[in-house]
Amino acid sequence: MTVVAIVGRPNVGKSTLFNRISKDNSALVDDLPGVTRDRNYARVSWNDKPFVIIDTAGFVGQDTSAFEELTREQILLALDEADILLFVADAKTGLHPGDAELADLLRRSSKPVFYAVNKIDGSEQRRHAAEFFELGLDRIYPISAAHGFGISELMDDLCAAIPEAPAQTAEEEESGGAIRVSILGRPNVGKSTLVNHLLGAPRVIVSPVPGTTRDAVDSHIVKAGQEYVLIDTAGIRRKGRTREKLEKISIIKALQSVERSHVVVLLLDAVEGVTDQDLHIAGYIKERSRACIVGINKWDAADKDPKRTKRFMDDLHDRFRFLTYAPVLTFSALTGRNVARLLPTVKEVFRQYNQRVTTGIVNRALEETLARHEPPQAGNRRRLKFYYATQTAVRPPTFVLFCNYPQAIHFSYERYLTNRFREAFGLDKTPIRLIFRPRQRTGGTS
Ligand SMILES: Nc1nc2c(ncn2[C@@H]2O[C@H](COP(=O)(O)OP(=O)(O)OP(=O)(O)O)[C@@H](O)[C@H]2O)c(=O)[nH]1
Ligand SMILES: Nc1nc2c(ncn2[C@@H]2O[C@H](COP(=O)(O)OP(=O)(O)OP(=O)(O)O)[C@@H](O)[C@H]2O)c(=O)[nH]1
Repeated sequence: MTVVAIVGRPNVGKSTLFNRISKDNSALVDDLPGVTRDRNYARVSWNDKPFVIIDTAGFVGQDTSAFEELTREQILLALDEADILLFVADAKTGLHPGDAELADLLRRSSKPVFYAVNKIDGSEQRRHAAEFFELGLDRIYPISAAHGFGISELMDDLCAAIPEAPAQTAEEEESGGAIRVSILGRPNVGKSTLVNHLLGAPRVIVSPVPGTTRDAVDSHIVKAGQEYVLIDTAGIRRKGRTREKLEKISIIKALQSVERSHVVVLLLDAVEGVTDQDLHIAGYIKERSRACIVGINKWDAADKDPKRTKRFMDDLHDRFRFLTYAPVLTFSALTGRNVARLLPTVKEVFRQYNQRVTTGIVNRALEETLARHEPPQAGNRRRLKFYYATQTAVRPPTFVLFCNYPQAIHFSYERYLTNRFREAFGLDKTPIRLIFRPRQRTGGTS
C-alpha cells in the first residue's frame, strides 16, 4: 500500500488538506461504524488508486515551542517511511526560512515530492505564491485546502505517481495456502522474542534496547501441516532514536503490515497495559476487516493478584470493545509458556475468516433473526422489510442483505443482525461485514 505523507511547518493547513482528501473520498473508510474518526491517517482512493494518507502533524504533537526540532524529525520520519511526500506551505505568511529548510531536505530524497502552496483564496495570496518559486522548484501547486481550489490538479498528478495494480493479488497467489500473519506492537513489547520462539531459533536479534531489529523480512514456518508467513518479522522499529519517537514512527509500518496480513497478532505488554497507539492500530485492523488476536505478552512478569488481573482484563475488554471478535491470549514469549496456543488460534481464526455459508442457511438464519426481534419502523413510518440475503465474499465473510430501505437501518439493529449471524454461523472469531442493498427488481415485468 502506497503511503502519502503530508509534511510542512505548523499551521500551514496540513490537517485541513488531510481532511479534504480523506473526506472527499470517504467511500472506502466510511462503511464501518464505530471506528474512531479522530486520527491522522486514512485509507482513501483517488482516481481508483488506493493509498494511505498521513498527516504527520499528528506524530509530533502540538508543542510549537520546539517546532523546528519537531518538524525536522517529522520530515525525516516521513522520508524514511512514506512513499510519496506532499509538502505544504502557507501563502498567507509567505515564504518562511523553515520552508526552505524543509524543501532542502526533501530535494535530497529519491522519493516523489509534490509541493503545494496553501491558502490561495484571493489575489493577494496568489502574489505570495509566486515567492515560492525562489525555492527552485519545477512545479508548485497553488491550492486552497479550505475551499477546494487546486486540489484535483494536485491529486491527479500525485496519483499518477502511485504504481498501478496493487501487489496484493500477486502476493496472495504467491503465498498459496499460507496464512499471512503479522505481529504488531510497540517497541519492547516482545515481538522479536515471540518470533524467535515461533521460528525455533534466534534469527532475529533480541535486545532490551528498543529498536535493535532492522530490515523488513518475512519468515516462513510450517506447523502441524499449515504454512504461515510471518510478515515483516524484523518488526517496526528504527535504530538510534528515543523510545518516544519510535512509538510515533511505528504506526506507518504497522499500517503497511496490516494491509499485507490475513491475521494480525496485536501484542500488548501485561505490565504496561494498553496504550493509545495500540488502540490506533486496533482501529485500523477493524477498519480493514482483518482477523485479529490480542496477545498479552510478559504474563510471567504480570502481577498475579486476582483482583488486578480482573481489572486488567476488564479494562482491556472495555477499550477493545469495537474488536470483540479478537480472541485474547496470555503467554510469555520469554519462557515459552502458553505460546503454543498462538498458531492453532491463528489457524482457527483464519478458518472462520474464510468460511462460506450457503444461501439456504443464510436465509433461514435471517428469517429466525427477524422473527425474534422485528426490525424497527423506518423513518418514513413504513415498515422495514428484508427480502433475502446471501454471502458474497470471504476474508472477511461478507453478506449482502436486500431490503426496502437500506438507509433507514439503525446502527443498533445492524449490530443485532451482525451478532445473530455470528452466532448462527459460528463466526465468533472473525470480522464479518453486512451490506444493505435496496431490493433489485429482476426481469422487467410487473
Ligand atoms: N484562508 C485559508 N485558511 C486555511 C486554509 N487551509 C487551512 N487554513 C487555516 O489554517 C489554519 C491551520 O490549519 P491546520 O490544517 O490546522 O494546519 P496544520 O498544518 O495541520 O497545523 P499543525 O497541526 O499546527 O501543524 C486553520 O485556521 C485553518 O482553518 C485555506 O485554504 N485558506
Ligand atoms: N518478562 C518477560 N520479558 C520479556 C518477554 N518477552 C520479551 N521480554 C523482554 O522484553 C525485552 C524486549 O523484547 P524484544 O523481543 O526485543 O521486543 P520487541 O518488541 O521486538 O522490541 P523492539 O525491538 O524495541 O521493537 C527483552 O528484554 C525481552 O527479553 C516475556 O514474555 N516476559
